[in-house]
Amino acid sequence: MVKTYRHESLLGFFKGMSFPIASIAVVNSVLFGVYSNALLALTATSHQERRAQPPSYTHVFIAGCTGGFLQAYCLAPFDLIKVRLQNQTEPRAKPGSPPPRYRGPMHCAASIFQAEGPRGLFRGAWALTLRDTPTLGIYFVTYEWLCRQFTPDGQTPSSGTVLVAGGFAGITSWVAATPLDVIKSRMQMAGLKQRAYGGLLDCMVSSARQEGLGVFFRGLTINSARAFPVNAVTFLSYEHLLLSWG
Ligand SMILES: CN(C)C(=N)NCCC[C@H](N)C(=O)O
Repeated sequence: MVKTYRHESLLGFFKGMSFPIASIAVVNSVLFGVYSNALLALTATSHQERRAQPPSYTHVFIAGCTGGFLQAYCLAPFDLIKVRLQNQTEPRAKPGSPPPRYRGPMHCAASIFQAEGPRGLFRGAWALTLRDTPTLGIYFVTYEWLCRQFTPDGQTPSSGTVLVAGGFAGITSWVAATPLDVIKSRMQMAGLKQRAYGGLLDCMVSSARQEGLGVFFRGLTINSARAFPVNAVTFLSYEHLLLSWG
């Protein structure tokens, strides 16, 4: 934090923010929409009926994995641009200093498209899919399990329970996702700041060889600290929207 502040001022902390904000509504709609509909198809019960007849954890896991798989493809281009912009750590422009490689998210998207075509925008998408498919299954199972522990049978969980269960679901899923998150980000930067890799496995093996197994847990603390409030609010909004519109 101190280094980022010294090097890039407060603005450094907000780098690459516009694209995640623009994309979060779309990505979360796909995730929660696919999850709800997959659960509906698997259990043939509506959200309200599910309080009296809770779905099995296997069904929750399969529905979560399906949502995770599909959201990964919507997220891939936005996530690539975010990672590229966040890794551009040149200090604030001084007169005479070379211009940054990317001038903003649209310029970043256009440069990748020009250099590599549409496929370039999906660089790292395979690692992102591997990260999100199982971890979103874990996410929804943790949420359901915690809600059921603290809610009497047949009742709707309180807002407090939803906040705590959502927060811990976020932390649990990020703990499981961090190793592949590290690899995904390296694949997205491959050939720029990172060396080019022969593939996902090569990236994993050479990262572990050069930096030790600890490399797979880089960013775990900050990911978890972020995950609690973000996912507490996400689940509270989801439950409230389903109650008022469902
Ligand atoms: C890759 N993982 C662990 C997840 N996508 N987990 C679910 C949380 C999603 C939420 N938008 C967030 O960014 O925390």
